Amino acid sequence: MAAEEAGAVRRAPACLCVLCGLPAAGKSTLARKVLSTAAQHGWRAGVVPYDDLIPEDAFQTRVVEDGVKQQEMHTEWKFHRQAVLGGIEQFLEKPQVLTELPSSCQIDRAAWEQCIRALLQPEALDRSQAEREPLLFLLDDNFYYPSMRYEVYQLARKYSLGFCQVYLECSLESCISRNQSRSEPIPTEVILEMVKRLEPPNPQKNSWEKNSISLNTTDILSKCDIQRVMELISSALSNPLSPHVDNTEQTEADRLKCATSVVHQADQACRRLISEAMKTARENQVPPEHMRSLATELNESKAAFLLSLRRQMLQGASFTQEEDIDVELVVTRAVDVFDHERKGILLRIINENK
Ligand SMILES: Nc1ncnc2c1ncn2[C@@H]1O[C@H](COP(=O)(O)OP(=O)(O)OP(=O)(O)O)[C@@H](O)[C@H]1O
Repeated sequence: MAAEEAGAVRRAPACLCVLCGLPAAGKSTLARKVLSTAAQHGWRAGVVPYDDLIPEDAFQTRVVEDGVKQQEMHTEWKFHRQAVLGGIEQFLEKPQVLTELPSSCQIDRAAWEQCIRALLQPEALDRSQAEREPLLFLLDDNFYYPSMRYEVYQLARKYSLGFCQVYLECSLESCISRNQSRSEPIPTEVILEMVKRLEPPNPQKNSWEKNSISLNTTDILSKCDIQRVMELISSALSNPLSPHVDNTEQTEADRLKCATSVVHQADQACRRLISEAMKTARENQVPPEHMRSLATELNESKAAFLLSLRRQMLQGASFTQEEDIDVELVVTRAVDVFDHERKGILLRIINENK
């Protein structure tokens, strides 16, 4: 009571639980099972379904000649992810104005209201009792990069919430075949592309990912699987994060920030090189169908190069601050490798058309 008088109103314990895995790995299926078990515990629980909340075109990845469209979509997607977290933040701050998302935000309102309605427990007879029950958000998305998950972790830390992650490990063949039996399957290439990018939770490398478990979802989920998830969430609810940042975590965050910056700058440089290559090919009268395959090859080569650069940056770096390394020099050296490959592809296509 004294604490409440001092303004520090005690909140009910809350937890952000990230469900991460390939498309059709079974995240929504698991979320539904966890929801019904959470309801039996009397918890307020809701699924945050990114696929329903974010407009479909933000998910599309198309290979186009200069790659610019792809970049725009990637940025837009990031913006939407942040808007979803902004909605959760708003709910934590002021649950009573939950439906008033910022007017600039394109999050699907109906899907958002549905997700939040579950958390309000309108059917509860005793409102004040219901508000003291634990609050659980199940975040249902692919979360293939640690940086995507880290955004959620930061939100949990800011509000001293529990944080945990469930990685749904499912064989690629099962994901593809389950996806194909859905009424609206996504293109198989999207799944194959995601396999290349996926970096599952790695508590050895990222200490902030320590509250993570893997579930094998190639097989049917068992009661024991659900129990493991419930234990993970219970433990996260009882051990909320502290807003304080320790040194190890700061180092990891710096490394992630630096890797993101290097990869971003390398991406820009590669785009310029690809545009130049396309111009040279046009000047050499390469026919349109070969121009298209040139664009595809160059974009694929760029994607593989950036992926490997990102991995190298995250693994090898021994620096602690972005300023400790010469980002420009790292980018220039790295892009030389791509440039070499680009020239090879360009020359081959020009020679084939002579
Ligand atoms: N453990 C499982 N064993 C067998 N089939 C499963 C399992 N989990 C899910 N499925 C089936 O696979 C299909 C995809 O499941 P679900 O929608 O839960 O995947 P998802 O990971 O949420 O996909 P997305 O990321 O594309 O939304 C559904 O038809 C579902 O019934």
